Amino acid sequence: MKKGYALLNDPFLNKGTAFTETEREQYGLVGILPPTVQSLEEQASQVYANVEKKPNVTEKRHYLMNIFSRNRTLFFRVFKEHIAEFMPIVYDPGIAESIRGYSEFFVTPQNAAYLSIVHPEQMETAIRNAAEGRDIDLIVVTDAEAILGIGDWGTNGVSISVGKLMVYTAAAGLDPARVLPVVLDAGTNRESLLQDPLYLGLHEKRVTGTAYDDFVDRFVALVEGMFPHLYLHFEDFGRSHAAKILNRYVDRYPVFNDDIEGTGIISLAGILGALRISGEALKDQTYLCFGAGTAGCGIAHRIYQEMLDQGLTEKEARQKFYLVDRQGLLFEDMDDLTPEQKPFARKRSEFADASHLTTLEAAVKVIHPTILVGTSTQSGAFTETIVKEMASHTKRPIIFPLSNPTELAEARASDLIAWTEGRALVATGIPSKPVEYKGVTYEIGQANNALIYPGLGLGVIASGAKLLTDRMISVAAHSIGGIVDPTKPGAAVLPPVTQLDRFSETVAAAVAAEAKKEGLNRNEVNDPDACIKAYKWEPQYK
Ligand SMILES: NC(=O)c1ccc[n+]([C@@H]2O[C@H](COP(=O)([O-])OP(=O)(O)OC[C@H]3O[C@@H](n4cnc5c(N)ncnc54)[C@H](O)[C@@H]3O)[C@@H](O)[C@H]2O)c1
Ligand SMILES: O=C(O)C[C@H](O)C(=O)O
Ligand SMILES: [Mn+2]
Repeated sequence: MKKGYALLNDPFLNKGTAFTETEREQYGLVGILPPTVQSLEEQASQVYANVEKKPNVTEKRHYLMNIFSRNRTLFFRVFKEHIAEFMPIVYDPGIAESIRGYSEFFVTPQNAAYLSIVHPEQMETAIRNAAEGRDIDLIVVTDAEAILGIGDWGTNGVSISVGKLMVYTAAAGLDPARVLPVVLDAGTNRESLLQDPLYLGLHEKRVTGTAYDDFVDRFVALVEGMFPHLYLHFEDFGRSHAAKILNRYVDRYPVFNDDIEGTGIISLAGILGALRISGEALKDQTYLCFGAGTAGCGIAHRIYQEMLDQGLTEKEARQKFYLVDRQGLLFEDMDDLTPEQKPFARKRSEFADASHLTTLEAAVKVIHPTILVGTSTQSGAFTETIVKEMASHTKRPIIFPLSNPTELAEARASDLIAWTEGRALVATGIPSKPVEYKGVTYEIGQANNALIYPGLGLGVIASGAKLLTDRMISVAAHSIGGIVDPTKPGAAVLPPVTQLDRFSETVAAAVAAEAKKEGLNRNEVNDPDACIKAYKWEPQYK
């Protein structure tokens, strides 16, 4: 048992001023804390009041991360209570700025593991040091090549691993002492970091090819060996690695790629919610993906699977999809398509003049999409002209500008509602305020994978699922339907973040039940709800 300053400096055990007089005597704390003993409730309301006084997101985040680094229980007590208010501060979009300034403002490593491609022999030691004897159920790992839409940030990207894990705990009650944030430092191609003497990562260009694959392989084999029930979450890998890595391990271990699968699930859930409002069927939709990278293709794949589940043949389903990327509409004769784009690429012969379909605007004019999803990192790409053109061919256009952070979104919710006179069914990647338009209040759902990965992870971990299967992913997407009342004018297509805590349990129970159905559970799942509730960690002092 730790004592004295070692105890105060352990964020998983520290209670600060809440150590009782008996505990202070027992653990060598007499005289090294101010004399008044506070309750967790008193500490939490003090923290909240202080956050409210801070003038901007940067200072709020800085203050909260300080609490996080000192005392996890207190941090999560406050975060959980104010989840909708704090998400944009500690997570996206607030996290983007702190990733850019990570090296410059570095104070503490926040219990993360930093793994370097030039020292593979240190990998095991690094993980052991970071875990400090704790059993780990969940790792979020990034190589930071494609952080949100802001690109390659090398070691600075460790904050996304820390941030995603914070949401797991606040939303789904994953025990913060049983998680480990990891960054794989394989170099960076961002010239400004390479030139920056303050940059704390490897000052080398990214390593690729076999050396990179071996580095990832070594990492996965190592952590799977060290933590036998581990659920491994991959975050913000680059377009050329994300799907490849997922495919390499998906049939062997319970692994998850958030940008592909998490975004796929939440977008499907949003589209199902939108169709519940419009009363239309998925099989009648025409889907246009703008920005066919990791997330864009992940979403298209999920919607495609749903169409198959609803009875369309592969050929029928494929006919519903169009992908637009940098080249314009993607055609099968292009030699630079990714493996994920290929199944959805079209034939030029389908169009009278395919050669001019090189922009989103030209594609929308010819294709008449009913669903438009943006994962392009192109700020403002859904222009008034494009949106009005789309809306002139469909009653309830479904439009999801999903790029993060705020400044990269393809459109603002308020513009989409106004340009379509309230007809658009909108969800955004970042939180959006409700939109007032002609006497109706339009609630805007947040199609961010943070609304789904915590519940999904809780379901996998609590059931001890050996794998994360396509069916488990599908039930997760379906489980959050029915929370929103589609008959209410201006209803959102997704449930609000204020209820994240509650619907994460719903998602988790559905996933655990499916794991059992497939015979993949290693823990008992007799009653899925009870199994989930029993697993959850609550922010209380022990
Ligand atoms: N809301 C969410 O939950 C969520 C989840 C994942 C990703 N995202 C966002 O989606 C965006 C993309 O992320 P990603 O991981 O898929 O990145 P990515 O690099 O894999 O994909 C981006 C794609 O956009 C394409 N693109 C770039 N410029 C373009 C242009 N001018 N016209 C058309 N296409 C263009 C790229 O070629 C690439 O294929 C980011 O902003 C990210 O924040 C949101
Ligand atoms: O992190 C987010 O906000 C969502 C997503 O994973 C992203 O990469 O943008
Ligand atoms: Mn991401």
